[in-house]
Amino acid sequence: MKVPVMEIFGPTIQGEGMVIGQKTMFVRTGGCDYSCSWCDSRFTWDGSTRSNLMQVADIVSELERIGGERFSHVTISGGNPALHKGIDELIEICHQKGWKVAIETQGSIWQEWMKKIDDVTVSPKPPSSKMETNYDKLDHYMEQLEDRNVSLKVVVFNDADFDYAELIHKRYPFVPFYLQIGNEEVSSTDDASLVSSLLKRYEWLIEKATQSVIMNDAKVLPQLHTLIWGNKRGV
Ligand SMILES: C[S@@+](CC[C@H](N)C(=O)[O-])C[C@H]1O[C@@H](n2cnc3c(N)ncnc32)[C@H](O)[C@@H]1O
Ligand SMILES: Nc1nc2[nH]cc(C(=O)O)c2c(=O)[nH]1
Ligand code: SF4
Ligand SMILES: [Mg+2]
Repeated sequence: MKVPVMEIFGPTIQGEGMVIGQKTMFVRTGGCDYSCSWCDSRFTWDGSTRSNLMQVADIVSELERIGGERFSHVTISGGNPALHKGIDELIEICHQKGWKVAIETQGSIWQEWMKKIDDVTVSPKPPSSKMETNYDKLDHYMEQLEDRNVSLKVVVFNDADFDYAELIHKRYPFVPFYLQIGNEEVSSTDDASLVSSLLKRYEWLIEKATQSVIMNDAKVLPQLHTLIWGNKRGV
């Protein structure tokens, strides 16, 4: 089957969430059913960049061509990778090769192949994104992925987002929960000023989490790759 691909890159480190620091390759698919106001990957859905409709076998060849034998973990992100049926075959081949597979999705579209993923990150969107959470769909996700290696990650830009994050964590109390700082300057090329404002926001979010009883078992993270490479694409 074919999958629309925006970019394949790595090895790099996973900069976010449940396996932060993990050495991994990335496959970024095209298209999204959301359009978050602050999306740092707009080029996957805003029409500015064309995707490459690739056979799964060719995606795997490309991973091996650029990664050689220097990886054993593949992260599928987007856009929303859950739009694409062909991911099922990609997971199968990755597993045959002995690679683990992670996914980043917002939890709006269910696919049965989601159950085969080794690390699932579901990232529902807070009010600042201007997107509306469909709780029926999110409940279905969490029910289906019960007993699997799943986590929730909410990006926080302001107090209303933090309240939303508390609501999500309370709704699914047994799912490992991650708070992530929001990057407000996704087109900045001034790395020094970007990093300094991101670190200030990180301190702010840590302070919010330490004051919240609901967040007693939450993990508070920055986007590590942004601290290292700024807004550079393909890292
Ligand atoms: C680009 S999205 C792709 C996967 C999927 N569409 C999703 O949103 O989960 C990957 C991750 O980046 C996060 N993200 C996007 N823009 C961001 C920003 N400006 N600051 C911080 N995190 C951001 C998303 O919330 C998501 O967790
Ligand atoms: N290093 C690195 N880590 C990431 N974690 C999530 C990413 C994404 O865009 O989905 C991402 C990314 O683009 N790069
Ligand atoms: S759901 Fe993810 S890829 Fe889609 S617009 Fe939001 S952050 Fe961007
Ligand atoms: Mg990203």
